[in-house]
Amino acid sequence: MGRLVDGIWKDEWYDTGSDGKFKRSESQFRDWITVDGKPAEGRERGFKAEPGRYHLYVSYACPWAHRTLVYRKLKKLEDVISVDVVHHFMGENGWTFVEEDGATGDTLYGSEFLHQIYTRADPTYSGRVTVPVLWDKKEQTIVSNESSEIIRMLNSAFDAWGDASVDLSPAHLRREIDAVNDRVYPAINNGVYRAGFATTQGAYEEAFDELFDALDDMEQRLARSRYLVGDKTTEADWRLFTTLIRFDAVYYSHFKCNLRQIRDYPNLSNYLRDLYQVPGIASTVNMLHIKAHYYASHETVNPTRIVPKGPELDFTAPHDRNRFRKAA
Ligand SMILES: N[C@@H](CCC(=O)N[C@@H](CS)C(=O)NCC(=O)O)C(=O)O
Repeated sequence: MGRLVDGIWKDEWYDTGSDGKFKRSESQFRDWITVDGKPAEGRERGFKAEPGRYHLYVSYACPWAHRTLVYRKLKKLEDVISVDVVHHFMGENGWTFVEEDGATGDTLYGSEFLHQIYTRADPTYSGRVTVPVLWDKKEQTIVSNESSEIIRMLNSAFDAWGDASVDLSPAHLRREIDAVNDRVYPAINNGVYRAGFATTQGAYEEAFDELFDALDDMEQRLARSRYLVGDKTTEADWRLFTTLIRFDAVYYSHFKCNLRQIRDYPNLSNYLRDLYQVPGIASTVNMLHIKAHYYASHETVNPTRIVPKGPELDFTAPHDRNRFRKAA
């Protein structure tokens, strides 16, 4: 675990500061792929959507990278955007391209470490080296390392080649999707990290309380409708999904989010199975990478690096979400 400083790799753990709170850094590559290739508003560099031009570097372990795999699958972009998967262990060199357990290596450049992809884009980059990375093979640079923006690009920019009938953030629902995301991101998606990486009791408890308040809200929301917004899955669902699927196996114990497991919530647990059973989604979930990554990589949280064997989870079991009226 570390970061780049002026293009040089430094091995260091997150600094939580005197308040013990984990603060996620802002992603730095924030360009957009657009249909016409014109830069997005306020940006200088433009990137045109083209089949075969772009590449994703992801980890199966990472909930943010997982969003991009879900979109690539649902939008049928597998032949349009290629993918490499990093190794699940993130140690002193950060993410690596060791080829094991289904990690692909760097098929573009044969790099050893993900930080070499960042310095290939910017030799003087300073900051964290995170997944996902959306890479432009033509300009040999990073378009974006911000998953929330990458998924919005995948939702619409490649519709000439992907499945244009799938729209996961329709304009008429955008405001409500954003409102749900604004609740889910700080309290749940990032909330589990805020609990798990806290270094004071107070910071941990604050994150813990906010997390379970927000899960209670989602549980109630899902008592009224099959999905979080509207009558089809949307971005709001898939952003919650990648945290829920990791919760009982990892966040409950490793990050001490142990008031309840997802399987204790009738609506959330059925909803989670419903989403998991959407065709193609199961292939984006890799529990080996998820468990091995968190328990083995976060030495300050789990110094023995022992990966627990349990729990038994069966996301293929039947769910009751068909009780809501189907979308027309
Ligand atoms: N805001 C980023 C966050 C990505 C992120 O933090 N990824 C984690 C893995 S789950 C990572 O690569 N961390 C490495 C590090 O912080 O050094 C996004 O959503 O794309």
